Amino acid sequence: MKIVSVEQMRQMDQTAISEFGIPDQLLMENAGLASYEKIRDRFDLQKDKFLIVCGGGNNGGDGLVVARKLFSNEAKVQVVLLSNPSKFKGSAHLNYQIAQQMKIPTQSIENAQDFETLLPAFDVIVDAIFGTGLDREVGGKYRDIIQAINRSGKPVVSIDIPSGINGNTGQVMGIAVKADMTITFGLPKLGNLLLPGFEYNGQLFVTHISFAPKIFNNPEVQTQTNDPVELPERPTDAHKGFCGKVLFVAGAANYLGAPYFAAHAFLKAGGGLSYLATPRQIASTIAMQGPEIIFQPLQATESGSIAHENLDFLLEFSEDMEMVIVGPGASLQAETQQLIRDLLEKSPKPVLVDGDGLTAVAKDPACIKFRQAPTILTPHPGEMARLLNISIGEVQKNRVEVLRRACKELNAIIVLKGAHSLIGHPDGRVYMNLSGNPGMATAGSGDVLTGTIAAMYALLKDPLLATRIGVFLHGLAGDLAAQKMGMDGLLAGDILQHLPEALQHYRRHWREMKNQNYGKISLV
Ligand SMILES: NC(=O)C1=CN([C@@H]2O[C@H](COP(=O)(O)OP(=O)(O)OC[C@H]3O[C@@H](n4cnc5c(N)ncnc54)[C@H](OP(=O)(O)O)[C@@H]3O)[C@@H](O)[C@H]2O)[C@@H](O)CC1
Ligand SMILES: Nc1ncnc2c1ncn2[C@@H]1O[C@H](COP(=O)(O)OP(=O)(O)O)[C@@H](O)[C@H]1O
Ligand SMILES: [K+]
Repeated sequence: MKIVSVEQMRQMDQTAISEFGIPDQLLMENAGLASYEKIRDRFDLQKDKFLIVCGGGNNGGDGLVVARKLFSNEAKVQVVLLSNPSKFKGSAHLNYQIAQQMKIPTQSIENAQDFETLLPAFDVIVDAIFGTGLDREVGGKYRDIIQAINRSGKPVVSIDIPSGINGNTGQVMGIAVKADMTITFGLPKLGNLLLPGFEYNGQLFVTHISFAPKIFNNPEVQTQTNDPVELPERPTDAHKGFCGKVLFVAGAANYLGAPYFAAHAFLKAGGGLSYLATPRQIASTIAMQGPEIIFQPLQATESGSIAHENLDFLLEFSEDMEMVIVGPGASLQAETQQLIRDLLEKSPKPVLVDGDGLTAVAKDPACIKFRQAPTILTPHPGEMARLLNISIGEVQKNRVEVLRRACKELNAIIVLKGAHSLIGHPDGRVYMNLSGNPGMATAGSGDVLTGTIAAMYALLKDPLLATRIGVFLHGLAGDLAAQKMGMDGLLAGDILQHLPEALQHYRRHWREMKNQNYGKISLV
């Protein structure tokens, strides 16, 4: 499913109006009707009392439609207006006039105390304060009222987006309504799906408000959910060479976990031959954990990291490989960092760079910018900040645009990791992954991801698709593991062990997971 910015949503609205002649009023009516239907399905219209909290824009207008539908079905409703009704324009104004003529109980609220006095008499709150028009921090009485809503403990239905969440970034603009259910219109906004905004929705529903598919499938919208696709079968006569040969250049004296997790995850995700080039001194120790891995012992520096003199050997050895994965646990030793840069610059093979490899790239990004073969980078927000020389706060505040910029500047497919990981391509496409859980924030989890992406590359031979499906499967393995053992104390090894089950589950259920947006967005 496509995911839109606030500006793109407005553009779509305009297209619906100008190209298809759907009047503005009809869009608002559709929005209100879909919201009403979800409310009717969830609550008891005979018993529950509904408080509709309206701001002065079109989000408030949608709230007035919901109020009218409830009122006309003889539910007990009260509208509260947080801004002067003279502010309503267009369809919102029309719906205000109708509400007045129908004598729907309506009250203007001047301060938060009056609001708090009203609250106890109601069972359900409908939040139509701000939608996509929120353009500044929430303060004054709005802040106090949102706080009162959140403290009330009553079920809250948010219209379009929880009030206080920025529609483009998912950031909380000072304070935001914590909803139990959100009905969003047209398509999900970035702010509905990016964290922390996503958490504020409660259950998220989308209604296309009668947009033509041409509008909501618009190819110019380049951000979308990371939907699973069908994987090719393993042929009956498959041999291990067929399932891919990749080389991991990873590990140092003190970093034995990262190379193991990465190289082993490749095998657990269905890869054929996993070669691990690692300092001689640690190879046998890692081999005890993962005897299926094939070792290429390397010369080491004094501190036990990979020495620069291995460069020619690595280039030669990788000639026969489908992909070279560089960096997990390779250390920040200066000589090793230079080896990584030289290897990346000179290797004509597809490469995946993670961990300490990303630090090497950050120091001199020219080593990847002009590569002809595909480059995949898998930074967490800290590593992304280092790659672009900005702060982590700047990365997290605007993950989608930061990722787009990085992909273009670095000429790479990039996974910006973290909850709802993003996968970006230099052509501007961005995919948002919906699998995974916070239990996966654990050491080594990212190394398991690199091996999984490499395995998908061996299977799919398409770097973007492999990265997307690798990220999805890694999250799915984490979810399957968490279903069994909970999220606390989930280890990278548990994610690794669940990769085969994740693949089996994926092959059986990819279509449902796609159609149901991994259970995170329901279409109404
Ligand atoms: N397909 C669609 O897109 C459709 C969209 N529709 C609906 O339209 C909504 C967008 O409507 P919108 O543009 O009128 O803006 P909206 O969210 O009501 O907010 C503007 C109001 O908030 C105020 N305000 C803002 N920030 C503030 C702050 N911090 N503190 C205080 N006040 C603040 C601002 O005040 P002002 O800046 O004028 O002082 C103004 O009064 C969208 O979310 C969806 O629900 C549907 O009807 C059908 C089709
Ligand atoms: N809250 C979360 N929800 C979903 N996935 C997460 C969350 N936190 C971390 N992850 C995933 O776990 C992995 C952690 O990788 P990384 O930060 O590189 O850890 P490490 O370096 O310890 O291996 C990434 O794939 C990331 O997307
Ligand atoms: K809202």
